[in-house]
Amino acid sequence: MEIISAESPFAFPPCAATIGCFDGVHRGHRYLIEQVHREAQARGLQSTLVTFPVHPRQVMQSGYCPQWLTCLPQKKDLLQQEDADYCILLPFTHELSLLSARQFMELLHARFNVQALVIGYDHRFGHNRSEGFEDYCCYGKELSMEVIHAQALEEDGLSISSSLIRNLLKEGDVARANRYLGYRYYLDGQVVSGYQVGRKLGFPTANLQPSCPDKLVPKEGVYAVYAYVEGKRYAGMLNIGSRPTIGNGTERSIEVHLIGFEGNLYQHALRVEFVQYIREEQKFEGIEALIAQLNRDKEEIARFLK
Ligand SMILES: Cc1cc2nc3c(=O)[nH]c(=O)nc-3n(C[C@H](O)[C@H](O)[C@H](O)COP(=O)(O)O)c2cc1C
Ligand SMILES: Nc1ncnc2c1ncn2[C@@H]1O[C@H](COP(=O)(O)OP(=O)(O)O)[C@@H](O)[C@H]1O
Repeated sequence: MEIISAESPFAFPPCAATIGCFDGVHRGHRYLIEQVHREAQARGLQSTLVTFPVHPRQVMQSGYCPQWLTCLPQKKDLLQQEDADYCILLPFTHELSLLSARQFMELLHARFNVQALVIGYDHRFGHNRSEGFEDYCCYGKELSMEVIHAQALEEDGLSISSSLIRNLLKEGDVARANRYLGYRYYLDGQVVSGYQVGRKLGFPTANLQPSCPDKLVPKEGVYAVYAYVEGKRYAGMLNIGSRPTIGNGTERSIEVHLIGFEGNLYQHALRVEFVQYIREEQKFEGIEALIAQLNRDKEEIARFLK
């Protein structure tokens, strides 16, 4: 797949396209992308995804505090693995937000050579998102653009969606979120120094500073994770919380003990992939009780990790 900025002078070949934010690039998105690719091939067209580098809500609502499943570099990485020919990055501007659905379809037709538009099962676009699929079909006829309704991917009686996955992560249910994502939810970042208490507990922890501040951090608590350092994978025990037993304030930290690792990780790039929620963070009577619990956690966590 080729990722192209909408401002590029590239002459787009005739295509079948879909529009979306694709936050998380979950299995529902991938199912939609497959449909676009199939419809494109059936018509001798290229397949194209039109997405916004900055989420429309961030442009429309000032002060909006996002909690994304993917930031742009991660979204690009995930989209790149899909079977589509082009991904167009279209900056969502105030002017764009004022276009009616018809005007937006005209723009897709004129600028990106969209001959067939595949509409996600619940997708709405255009000023105030006030129109629906029937309206898009009417405008399509006027513009000689075929409009195709895509099927939703359902599981457990629910349509897989970014907001469903966000809610699961906020509840700590990373295992179910992973099932809907089709990969393990992850955080990327750098290892920064902490209070240097971990090593005294026998569990040194790498404190992760996420590289994408707008990315959703799952519910506070203890998790079984995989941690990646310089391409090598380690089983990890991770805590998100304020470490009440040590009493170093209320600031939230994300810290992981890499089982079987010895050495220095400061300033290293680190990825953690969430596998299973284990328990809530607790305030223990003292350090000995915390260490005893960490040893029990290690045993339990090992059951979830190969
Ligand atoms: C798997 C895991 C579980 C933890 N659970 C708790 C907990 O329940 N309560 C708590 O106060 N601290 C908990 N901690 C945090 C330790 O107190 C923490 O590792 C210690 O404060 C070291 O911090 P430092 O890296 O800044 O030195 C946990 C840490 C890990 C790695
Ligand atoms: N198995 C390990 N897991 C995580 N970090 C480790 C491990 N072994 C050594 N380290 C190193 O020790 C540091 C953590 O020690 P710790 O006493 O918790 O200090 P800090 O409070 O600065 O995180 C990590 O940042 C890393 O450089």
